Amino acid sequence: MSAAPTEPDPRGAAARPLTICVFCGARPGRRAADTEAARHLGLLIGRRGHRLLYGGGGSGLMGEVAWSAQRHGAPVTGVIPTFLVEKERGIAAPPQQTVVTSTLGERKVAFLTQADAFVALPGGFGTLDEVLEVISLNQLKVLTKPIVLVNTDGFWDRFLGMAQELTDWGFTDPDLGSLCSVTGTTEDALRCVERHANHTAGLAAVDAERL
Ligand SMILES: C/C(=C\CNc1ncnc2c1ncn2[C@@H]1O[C@H](COP(=O)(O)O)[C@@H](O)[C@H]1O)CO
Repeated sequence: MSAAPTEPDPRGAAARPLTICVFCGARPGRRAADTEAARHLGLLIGRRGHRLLYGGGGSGLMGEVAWSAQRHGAPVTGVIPTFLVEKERGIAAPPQQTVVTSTLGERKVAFLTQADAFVALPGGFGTLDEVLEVISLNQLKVLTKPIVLVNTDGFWDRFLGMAQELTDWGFTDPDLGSLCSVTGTTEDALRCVERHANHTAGLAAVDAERL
């Protein structure tokens, strides 16, 4: 993830609007801090002039991020497979550009190709799957895009412990930090992706033929 630096924006913001793909629970979870983080992430995406790319639904933390981003002025693009449209019926999602895909695989390809960066909040297996997809593709260099885990209430600590175990067992290199970043707050997560975008202008990439 190292690249020639470009002139940083004096406000610390990205020099251009970014498409930020957010992964998080389709359920709300039990902790108020997660809902807060989801709303605040949406607010920052909107206020800082970025676009939200996400799973297209109105449920859970996903819905919180999307409603908040939309209310704070972000263009919102939801990518949702046909079979989940049925599940989401009756759960209001914010006004958005909706892309309906035939399969989950097609949805992932849309996320991977359209996003400039990924931010993950707490979630379930779907969230873990999406996070691992990005990390493992970054490892293979099929993808060179930043992913930031927002460690609300230490949610990702056990995941990071598992990553350390993989290294200890000799199955991964010890530098998870080059594949993924971890922050304590949504502000730091946004700063992290914006800094990365400024320093790697035009270099974030995906080898779409290898997905
Ligand atoms: C929970 C309900 C419907 C599920 N609807 C979904 N709509 C859109 N996208 C979804 C849905 N469920 C999962 N996803 C994707 O996976 C991630 C969240 O999964 P998790 O297991 O909750 O972590 C999310 O980022 C989506 O991309 C209403 O009954």
